This record gives sequence, structure tokens and C-alpha cells, in this order.
Amino acid sequence: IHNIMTQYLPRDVDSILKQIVNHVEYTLARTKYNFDEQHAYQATAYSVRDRLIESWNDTQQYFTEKDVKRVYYLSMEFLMGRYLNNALLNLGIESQYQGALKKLGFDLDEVEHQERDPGLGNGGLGRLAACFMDSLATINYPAWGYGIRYKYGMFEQRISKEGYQIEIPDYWLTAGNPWEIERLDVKYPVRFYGEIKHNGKHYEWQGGEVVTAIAYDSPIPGYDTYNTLNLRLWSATPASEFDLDSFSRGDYYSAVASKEAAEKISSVLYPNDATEAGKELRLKQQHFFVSATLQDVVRRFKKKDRPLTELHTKVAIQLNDTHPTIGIAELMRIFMDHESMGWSAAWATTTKVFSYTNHTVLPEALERWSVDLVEKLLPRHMQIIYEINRRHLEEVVKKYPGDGDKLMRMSIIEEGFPKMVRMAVLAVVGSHHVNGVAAIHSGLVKSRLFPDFYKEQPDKFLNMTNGVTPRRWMQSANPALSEVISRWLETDEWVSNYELCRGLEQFVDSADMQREFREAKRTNKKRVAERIKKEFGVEVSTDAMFDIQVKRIHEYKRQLMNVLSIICRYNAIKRMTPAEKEECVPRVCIIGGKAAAGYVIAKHIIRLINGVSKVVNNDKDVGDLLKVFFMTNYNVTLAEDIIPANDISQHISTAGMEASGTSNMKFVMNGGLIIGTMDGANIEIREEIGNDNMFIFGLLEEEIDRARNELKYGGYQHTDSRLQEAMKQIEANKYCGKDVSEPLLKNLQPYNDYYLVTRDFSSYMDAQARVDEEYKNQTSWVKKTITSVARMGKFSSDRTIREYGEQIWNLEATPFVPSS
Ligand SMILES: CCc1ccc([C@H](C)CC(=O)N[C@@H]2O[C@H](CO)[C@@H](O)[C@H](O)[C@H]2O)cc1
Repeated sequence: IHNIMTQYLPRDVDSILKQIVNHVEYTLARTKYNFDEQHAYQATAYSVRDRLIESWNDTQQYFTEKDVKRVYYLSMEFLMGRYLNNALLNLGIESQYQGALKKLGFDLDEVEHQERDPGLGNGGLGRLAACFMDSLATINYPAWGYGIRYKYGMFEQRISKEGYQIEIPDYWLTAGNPWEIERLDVKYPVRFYGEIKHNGKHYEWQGGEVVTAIAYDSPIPGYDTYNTLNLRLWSATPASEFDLDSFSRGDYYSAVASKEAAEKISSVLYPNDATEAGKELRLKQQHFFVSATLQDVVRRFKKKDRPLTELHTKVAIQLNDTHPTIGIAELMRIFMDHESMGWSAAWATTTKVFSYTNHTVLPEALERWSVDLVEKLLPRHMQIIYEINRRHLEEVVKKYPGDGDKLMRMSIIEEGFPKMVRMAVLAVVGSHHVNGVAAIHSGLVKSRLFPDFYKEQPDKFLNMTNGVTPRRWMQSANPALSEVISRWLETDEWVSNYELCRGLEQFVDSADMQREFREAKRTNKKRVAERIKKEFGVEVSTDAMFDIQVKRIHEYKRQLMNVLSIICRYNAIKRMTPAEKEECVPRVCIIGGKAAAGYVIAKHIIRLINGVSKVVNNDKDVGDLLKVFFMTNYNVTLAEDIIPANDISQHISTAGMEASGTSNMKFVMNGGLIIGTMDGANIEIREEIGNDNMFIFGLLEEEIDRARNELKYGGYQHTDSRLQEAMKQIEANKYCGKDVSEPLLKNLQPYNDYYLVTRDFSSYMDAQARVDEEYKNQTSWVKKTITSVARMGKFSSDRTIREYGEQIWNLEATPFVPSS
């Protein structure tokens, strides 16, 4: 029952139909007698946006009246996915729109498919930011998201007929974006390069080039609440429309060049997921959005007359990884150079405003910028960073006189050629709290990344285990299962209070519930089977076990181990007698994910998967017992389509390398079981749902270093004959050419197998055999999935955000109350 207490626009089908037709005529300027599905989508989107604009403005107005503390979530990525269905469900108005569109001769599902998926992110970090925005709105926390409005989002992935990944630019704004409002009245200058002058009173940053940041706002509707938050994304435009001087000097090119240079800043998302590019344009992007954001935050705070030394009482800023960390120096610059605050007052306030979330311990993903580059691009910031470091190290020396190593480890500046700025250390020094995203990861953040800092300030370091929003990942993606859950719980309150799902456990032995869970699963598998038929022209049986691994392609996520096990399964089936084939559990193996454009090995892995798929799917001996598909262009929309169809999903990273993972949570919430390592959030999922409902294998994090040394120094040689046979076949180019097989096999050599694929392989295969065994007993399998769904409450992002709100941001839930 949605609280429609203050929605002014009527919600009945006929009014909605009128609103849609109105937009066809007056917004799209088309006749109401001839408009197609794309137009119907746009008109529908505008009519839903109208509803959100009301609650949006009311909510912001209310927060200002109440003068509440707000949290600002700064992220280089927001992987929002499609808006329409999410907005309709959060407003509780989906059925009315379905009815209205039907009357106009359209099907809501088809209309929703017209929407482009805004791919403004790479993977986990970007999607987490999106889930967080949905939870922040739903639990009525005053919050804003701030990021960049990239013209080109995450590239579109295509697979060539030879099986290679091809990257296609994702110009997602071709049909415009009804979900954003261009705020030409909200713009800020952002400077780069130039020099520093001291005017006797304070430093001034002059010269260089200035671009203008323009705000584009998108409404973030909460579920079953009137509150609607704001996501403000910045777009870069040239400060002055046109450099007339050089134009009049006939230097036409440079007149245009400066325009393009400016716009380039927000033109494209860097498609790297865990390896920093270290490119100047990337740092420009970071400073661009952070500077515009901080100017906007300070302007909003100053609306009320109070000292900026109290900023932290009304403002909390969360740094989504190190990408926005330059903001610490930028706020100091604004405080001292624009607001004439002294160093210590500025620093005291700054460190009470910022908090930092780390999302990876992979050394290659930790951002470091050369001092030369920062000095050239942001000279004032480099000055400030030097001073922050000088004062910071002064404290360290006082406490540990003569301990040069500690000084080196704790310095923001990494000595050497070239000298580097460690953004992670700056983030720790400049933040009041630092958190990891799952218990094991937060432990490694303390013990491996920042042991010296943890020793000094243990209370600064926290764990905030990730979560996902049940709205998009259950209610919207899996209406079949959601309907079953609501009926057995006799409420749909679980959508905003997942803990209620524990009530399902009492029915786990009910044959009716088991049947309904299975029917929901079959509905989802049928849909994906149709998609596979359409995309690959291959029939798959929905009796087969759907085994899914979808995430960014990365060596530590070990998609290679998965495809090696598929080759072994294929070889085993080839050797089976008809009787054994009878016993064999048929599998449909689905793998998907993008490789960073420059990540050669990851692209080789995609090529191998496609090679194996071709051989297996065309082998008559195997028939329905095994099918392999590489689903192209994995993104939020594809995830919503295939995750509900999973029976088993794979989260098989080398222990200690996957910070948390979030697809693991989505798969279990959608009635599937996990085969995985004791890594990231897998460990906490196992704690919550029970070891019997998971297939755990592999080395533990604390065993990794020794295992690596054993492999490196010949202490260990795998003896798995299945693996040897598979590697021999690869070597014989059975599945792909030498260009691919050679580098992949090289990485599997003992001294090279850094991700311990060969070391974990046998226990992985044992776990896979257990999965096959368990699946044969469909009753016990479905009971495991019911129990698991019931116990996943901890992994709702509502729980995660409440913990941030209570332990880091100190926020009050502030549901909008209409003034009487
Ligand atoms: C500088 C390039 C770059 C870009 C993005 C990143 C992200 C931190 C990578 C990322 O998405 N990490 C993932 O974050 C998820 C949300 O917390 C976790 O669940 C995943 O385990 C983690 O890999 C690192 C480096």
C-alpha cells in the first residue's frame, strides 16, 4: 500500500493516459495519432518525471527548512541502469501506467525496453553508488549524489566472429535523456594549470585555463516514501563560448580547440576497473567534478549565516574510493584562499567533513599521481598537499623519532623518481573515518594497506559490508519470485524491510511453496532460454542447471578457472557411457563481463571462452548435457534479466582479492546458490545463510602467501590429470589460436600462477561435483534456496546505509511531512 499522501497529479489510468498524450503533443511535438514505441517511452518518462519533480522540490525545500545535516556521496561512477521501471515501482504506480499504455496500444515492457542503459560506471563501485542512492532515498536520509555526466559511458561490448571483444563507443544521449534537468543556472568555474601568487593576505591561483561546470540533475525516488533525492552530474563547457580574439586573429583552429578541450573533460568514462591509467585527463576529471561539487556544497551551506568552521555539523562527504580524494586539498584551498580561514581551522573542519571508502587492496588499483603532474595541473593543491604531509609527518616524527621506514610508509609523498602522491594515504590522513566493504576486506585494509595508521587511530577504521537494493534486484528484476514472497508473507513490506523475509523459513517444508519457488525459477529460466535462442540460435533446456558467472573480466576473479572446469566437464561427458550420460546433470554455463580495453590477458580469456563455447555447443555427442554461452555487453539491464534465472552462480576469486562482491548477494536473493571461495562477502553470506547452502572451496586468505611461494619455488606442482588434459588441448589450439593459448598457458605455469588457478583447481572441481550431486535432489535444492532467500536480510543496502548513517555520517532520517 503506497503512501500517496501528497501526490498532486491524479494516479488513475485515464488521467495518466492524458498526461502521456499531452507530452506526445506538447513535449515531443508529435500528433497524438501517430507515435511509435520510442515516443511512447519518452512521453511516459516525461509524465513520470513530472511526478518526481513535485516530490523532488518539496523534499529539498523541506531539508532546507529543517536545516538538516546532509551527506554528499562523491563518486566518479554511478551505474544507475534504466530509470522508468524503478521509478514506477518506487511510486507504486506501475499497474496504472500499464493500463494507460495498453489503452494507447502499447505494452509497458516493450516501452521500457526503449530506454538506454546509462552506463556511467565500470562495475561494482559504480553500481554500489546507485544502490546506495536508492536506499538513501528509501530510508529518508538527506543526501545528494555528485558525479560526472559522461557523454560516452562504458563502451558497448561486441564479440567478433573470431570471438574477440570489440569496444564500441557508448553515445547514450542520442535520444536525449528525459530523466535529467539541465541547470543552466547552476554553474561553476574550474581552473587548471596556471601559477600561484601571494597577495600579501593569501595565495591566489591565476592563469592557466578555466572551464565551466554545468549541473544536470536527476531525481532519485525512494520506495514507498514521498522523499525524492537529487543526483547532480557535472558537464564541462568552455568558460567563454568562443575565443573571439583568436577567431578574429583568423586563428580559427585554436578558437575551436579550447572549446573542444573543455568539453573533453566530461566526454568519456575511463573503462578501467582495477588498474589505474594515470592519465592527466583522468585527474582533470576528478578535480573538475570535485571542485564544482565543493563550490556547490559551500554555497548551499552559506545560505544560512554561520561560520564555515561548522560545516561538518551540516555536511558529511563520502569519498567513493580515492578517485575524489583531491577534494581534501580543494576544500582546504576554498577555505583558505576564498574564505580566509587559517590553516588549523581549515584542516580541523576538513577532516571532520570527509570519510573514505576503500574498494580494493589490489596494488595496481591504488591511485598515485606524479608530483610533477599534480604540480603542473593543480599547483595550489600540490602546495597544500606538501603542507598537509609536512604537518602529518611532524606528528609521526615526534612519536617515532628516527624511524625512517615508518616515515616513508606513512608519507603521502612517495619518494623516488618520479615522486608520487599516494591518494589513498591522503584520503586516510584527511578523513575522520575509513572503511572497507566486507569484513575480510576491512581487516586487510587495516593489516595490509594502512597498518601504521591503524596502529595510531584504530577507531578511525570501520567495516561497512556492502549491500544491494531489493527494489531493483528483486521486486523489479524478479516479479515472479517477489509475488510468491509477498503472498506467503501476506505483505510486500519486505521490499523496504528485508528482515521480514525470515518469515519464509517456516514454510520451507511446504510443497506448495517449494512448487511456487520452482515455478518462478522456471519462468525466469524460460525467458533467458528465449534470449539465448534469439542471440545464439541454440535451444537450451530449462531442466538444465543454469550456472552463471557475470562480472568484469579480471584474472583475480578467475573466469579462467571456470572455463578450464567447463573443458574438463566436456571431456568427461565425451567419455561417458549412455548410462553415465543418463546420470549426468545437464548444465547451461553462462559467462559474461567486459574486459578493460587495454587488458590483454582478460581479452584472451574472453576469446578462449568463445572458442570453448563453439566447440562444445556444436558437438553432437554432448547434446543438451552441456552448453556454454558468453553473453555480450554485460550491463545493469542484462544483469536484471539473467540473475533471476540462476541456479548456481560463481564467485571464485583468489581469497583476499575480491573486496566484497555484490552480484553474489543479488544471485542468492534471486533463489540461487553460490559456489565460491572464502573471500569478500561470500564469507558473511555463508555466516548468514549457513554452510549447507553454499559450496565453498579453495585456499583461505591466510594460506595464499605460502601457497604462492610453494608454487614459485617448485614446492608444489598440481597433479590434476583433468587440468593437464585441458591445458594440453589449449596448447594444441583446440579452442583458440596460439596468440591466445600461449600467454594463457604461460600464466598457468607454477612460477607464474599468481592467482593460484592450478592450486585451487582440484578443490574447485570437488565443489562442482558436490553441486551436481545436490542438484539431483530438487526438493532439497529448492529448500536450500528458500532458506537462503529468507536469511539474506543483512545484504540489503538499507542495512548498509543505516550503518553508514549511524557510525560515520551521524544523519537523521527525515521523511517529508507536508506543512498543514
Ligand atoms: C583507477 C582505476 C580504478 C577504477 C575503479 C576501481 C574500483 C574500486 C574497482 C571496483 O569496482 N571495486 C569493486 O567494488 C565493489 C563495491 O565495493 C566490490 O564489491 C568489489 O569487490 C570490488 O572489486 C579501482 C580502480
